[in-house]
Order: sequence, then structure tokens, then C-alpha cells
Amino acid sequence: MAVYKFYLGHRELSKAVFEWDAADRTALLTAFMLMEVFSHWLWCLFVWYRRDTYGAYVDINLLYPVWISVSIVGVFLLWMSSRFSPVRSVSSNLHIWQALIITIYSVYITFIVAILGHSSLVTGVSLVGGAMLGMMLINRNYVWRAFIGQIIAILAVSLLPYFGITIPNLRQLTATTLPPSIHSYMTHSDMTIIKNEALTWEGLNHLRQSSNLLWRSTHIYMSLPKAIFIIYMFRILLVSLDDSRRETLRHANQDELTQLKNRRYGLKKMKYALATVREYQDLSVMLLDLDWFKQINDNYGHDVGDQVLIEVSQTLSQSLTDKTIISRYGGEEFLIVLPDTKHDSAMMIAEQLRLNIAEHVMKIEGLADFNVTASFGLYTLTYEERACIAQGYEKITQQKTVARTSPLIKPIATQRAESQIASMQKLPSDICQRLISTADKALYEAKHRGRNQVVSANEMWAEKKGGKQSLYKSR
Ligand SMILES: Nc1nc2c(ncn2[C@@H]2O[C@H](COP(=O)(O)OP(=O)(O)OP(=O)(O)O)[C@@H](O)[C@H]2O)c(=O)[nH]1
Repeated sequence: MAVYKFYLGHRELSKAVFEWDAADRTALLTAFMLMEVFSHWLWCLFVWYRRDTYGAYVDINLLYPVWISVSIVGVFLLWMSSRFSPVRSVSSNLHIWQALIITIYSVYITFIVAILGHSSLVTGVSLVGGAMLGMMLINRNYVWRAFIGQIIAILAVSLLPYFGITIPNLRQLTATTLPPSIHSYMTHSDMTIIKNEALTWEGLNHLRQSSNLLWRSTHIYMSLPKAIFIIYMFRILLVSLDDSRRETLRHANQDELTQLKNRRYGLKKMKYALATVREYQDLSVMLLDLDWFKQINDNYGHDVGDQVLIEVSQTLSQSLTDKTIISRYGGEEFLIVLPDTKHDSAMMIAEQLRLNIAEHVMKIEGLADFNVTASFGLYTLTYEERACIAQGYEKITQQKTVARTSPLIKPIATQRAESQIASMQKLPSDICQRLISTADKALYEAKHRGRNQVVSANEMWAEKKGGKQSLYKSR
């Protein structure tokens, strides 16, 4: 078993523990149980060693059978943990062992809780913490059943005295206050002390305080280390969950080959950029497509094609700022969104990118150096056009809303909610697609004009005769 890996940091350890196979995790849980049982055994030893002092608060006659029971459970768990290697190969056996271990532990903990006088601290930590730890390490169904069984058993043990059944208890009862008439409040053991010795008020008080101190310390000793350990394990689990969540998100948003954002995430970021663009800010969109990329694949092979895609992606990332949204839109096509960028600046950026790609020399082992080029289609959505689109869109939505609603006056809450929605949806939902398809038309034109160049859809429209063109009127 890989428990020796505790020298690892908690992040590494978390990975290691949760990647272990089921038999190792069961063995780890057994080791935890064993440590707990051993701590109980040490407590018995301590009380027995100081029996002259603690004999007044602990039932020493009962301590011996308890000690023997704790020892038997300890030896049994020790034997079980040594049996995991053979069990590992037969997985069905492992399930039986898991069920057995958790049942024995539940019965044992119920016994300890009852025999110690139903400490709420020990009960709480054992029930909740033990179940949490168990669920992290072994079959959750077994732990869940054991948890329910333990609750029923602890409830039963607590209620039995009300049905006249007395359960042996290690804790000797002592008076907790000094009433005016001592005899009517004394328990049997206190009465014995009073009969044998002349008990003073201070003596009784001392007895009460010492007893409380012993039992409180016992409950803390039996609960806190376990609670700290379980919280530590839980932290490890959460670290591991955080890591895997981050990893999943990274995979969901990133293109595996180029490490750029993927199409889905690029579009999501673009939508967000459009929703948060400020008044008087323009937004530019570029589509970039490598030229004659099929020939690269055909001439040099798919691996070289992949390498080209990686290097072009690196050139893009290195040439653009963090604010720019760069994503792999398709095979050899990239989508670049420049928030708060005017048309002229966007043209300059695109031209610079084109040069950077064209000047980058592909050095591939076993092949002569070569260069690739790219064509660019660009479109800038100016704030004036955005305002026009938003206005037109608002009119349409208002008309639709009036047609749908009754002439009755709407409640203020509804009006407020509607105006909020309207302000959030200022632009039509297909705006991203429109922007991209407009940039795509410019890209097509760039290919048509001979490739390795930047074409702006805004300039294309300006050059065209016959009326003003715009994103929603250009068909
Ligand atoms: N190596 C590699 N090739 C890819 C990948 N994705 C798409 N391709 C290839 O990219 C090529 C694109 O070819 P075309 O669409 O004909 O474009 P082109 O050859 O670049 O020609 P133009 O765009 O007209 O300049 C196809 O052969 C695809 O198989 C990829 O991830 N890796």
C-alpha cells in the first residue's frame, strides 16, 4: 500500500490517494480505524494505571471487559489490514470486506459511545466524520447504510434506560450540584463514598470537578484528533475536486492542438465582449484562414500541418494583447475579436499579423524551411451602427410585447423585470453570427483577390455603389 507517500505535499497526496485502487483505499480506512482503536486502548491503559485516582469516577470492574473488547477489535482490524493484498485480485471479495469492516466499526463506535455515557461530541464526530471519511474511501452505499444503522443503534441505546433496561456505563455518576438535602439527590456510588468516608462539602465539590475534568478530557481526546484528521482528509478531497474541475474546464474551453480557446469558448467570450462594450467603443472582428493549407498537408503530411497550426497559433498569441479574444474557429481558421478597437487600428493590427505569419519561418526536421501565409477578413462594428441595430431591435421587441400582452396595466414588478431584460438584450441574439459571416465575406474576397492580404468588409461596402450597407441591410 502507498501510505508511505505522506512525504508528498497535500496537493500531490490528494491526487495519489484518490488515484489508488479500491483495495488500497480500504486498507487506508482500516489503518485509520486501527489508529482510533489503539487510542482507545491507550486510554484504558492510562485509566487502569491511575486506577487509584480515577477509581472514584470510572467503573474499574467494567474497564476490564471494555479493554478486552477494544483489544479484540484492534487485533481483528490488524489481521484484516494484512489480508488486503490477496483480496485485491478478487474484486467481489473486496466488497464483502468493505461491508464487514464498516459494520464492525459501526457496532464498535456505538458500543464506545454507549459505554462512555453518550457524549454528544464523540457521537457527532464519529457519526458525521466517520461517514464522511468512509464515503471518501470506500463504497458509498455501504457507508450510507452503516450510517443509518449507527443512528438507529445510538438512538436505541439512548432510549433503552427509559424502558427499564440499564446499559453498563464506565462513567460513575456524581452529584453535579450540592442540594440542601444531599441524600435525596445522591446516586448509589456517591452514597457509598458517603457511607465509608466522612465527606465534606469541599470533598464532594472536588470529586465532582475531578470527575468532570476526566470525562471532558476523555471526550476531547476521543473526538478532536479524529475531527482534525477528517477535516484534513476532506480538504485533500476538495483540493482534488478543484483540480479536476479546473482541468475539465480547461479541456472544455481549450483547443487540444493549438492550446488556443476553442470555437465554443471564443463565441462565448465574443458575446460577453459585445454585452459589455461601452458607449462610443467600436468592436472589430477578424477571421483568418491559412492559404493553401491542404497542400501543406498533402505535401508534408498531417503532422507537419499540425505543427504549422501550432506555430501560427503561437505567433498570434505573441502578437496580440491579453484583451484580444483569439480562438481556433475551424480547421485552419481563426477568429480574433478586438474589443474597443476602431477600424483603422484593427486594419493595422491585421496587417501586422499577416506580416508576422508570412515572415515566420517553419523549421521542421528533415524538411527545407518554408513559410505560410494567411488571408484576413475584417469587420468593425462601430458604436453608431450598434446603436442603430439596438434601436431597431428594441422597436421590434416592443411591438411583439404589446401584441402579446393584454391592455390591462401590468404590475410594477413585471414592468421593471421587462425593462431589465430589454436593457440586457439590446442587441439581437444572432449578432455574433452576423459579425462573423460579414468578416467571412471579406475573407472570401481576400482569397479571391489572390490571398495573403487583409480585406475589410466596411471598405468593401463603402466601395459598393447603390445605398448604404449595414450588418442587417446588406443582403
Ligand atoms: N494537419 C491538419 N490539417 C487540418 C486540420 N483541420 C483541418 N485540416 C485540413 O485543412 C485543409 C483545409 O483545406 P481547404 O479548406 O481546401 O483550404 P486551403 O487548402 O487552405 O485553401 P484556401 O483556404 O483556399 O487557401 C484540409 O485539407 C483539412 O484536412 C488539423 O487539425 N490538422
